[in-house]
Amino acid sequence: MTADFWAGLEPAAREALRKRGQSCTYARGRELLHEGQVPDRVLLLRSGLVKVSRVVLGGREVVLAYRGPGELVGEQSALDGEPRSATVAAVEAVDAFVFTHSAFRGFLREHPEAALVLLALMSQRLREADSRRAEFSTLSTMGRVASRLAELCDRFGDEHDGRIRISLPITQDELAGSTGASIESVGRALQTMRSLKYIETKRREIQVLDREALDALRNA
Ligand SMILES: Nc1ncnc2c1ncn2[C@@H]1O[C@@H]2COP(=O)(O)O[C@H]2[C@H]1O
Repeated sequence: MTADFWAGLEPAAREALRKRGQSCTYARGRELLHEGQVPDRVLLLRSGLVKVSRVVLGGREVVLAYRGPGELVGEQSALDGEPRSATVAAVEAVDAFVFTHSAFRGFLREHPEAALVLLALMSQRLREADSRRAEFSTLSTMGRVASRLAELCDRFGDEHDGRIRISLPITQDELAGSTGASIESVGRALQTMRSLKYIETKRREIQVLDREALDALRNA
């Protein structure tokens, strides 16, 4: 699901926000924000895609989300003043508006309707986190992998000749990191899905051949 802050703003609010920011570009692979760092800015993505992740005990990367055009990153620290909750890195070249905390907070004070948009997005994220927590305690690894692939299809899928190509260069490690399962068990789940002809995989590419089968697995 996208959390498009920009789309939720009225034209006047967009203009007011744009005036407070500076344009910035980030090459693919570059970190925009780093977990634990003392925060100083908020970014509104204009184009490109970023990966939001955390490093957990044992050094493993857990992917929390992907964010794209119209979405904010760094807003949590601007709201609560705490260090960065996650690392945000460019999966592809990114164009963004960058705001200081005081500029962003000043904007929210002057545009309460924008603050409501942000609250709605934070509420949506809480719902997603709750769903994932429930999923982690009820679904098998196969169900969780199917659920994540179905989400990726909905957000990044390009449909062609009855198959859906997920246009996101995701590795098996990253997929495992977003399901809370080990790389080995995610590898086994993918192998089973391949042999059932639900999916086809290449290096950093997944194609879904049977989208309905994924839904059946996630609801099993
Ligand atoms: N679960 C999540 N889903 C989407 N974005 C997130 C999630 N957790 C953290 N982020 C983003 O990653 C940013 C890291 O810096 P902040 O904590 O300032 O703000 C955070 C959010 O913008």
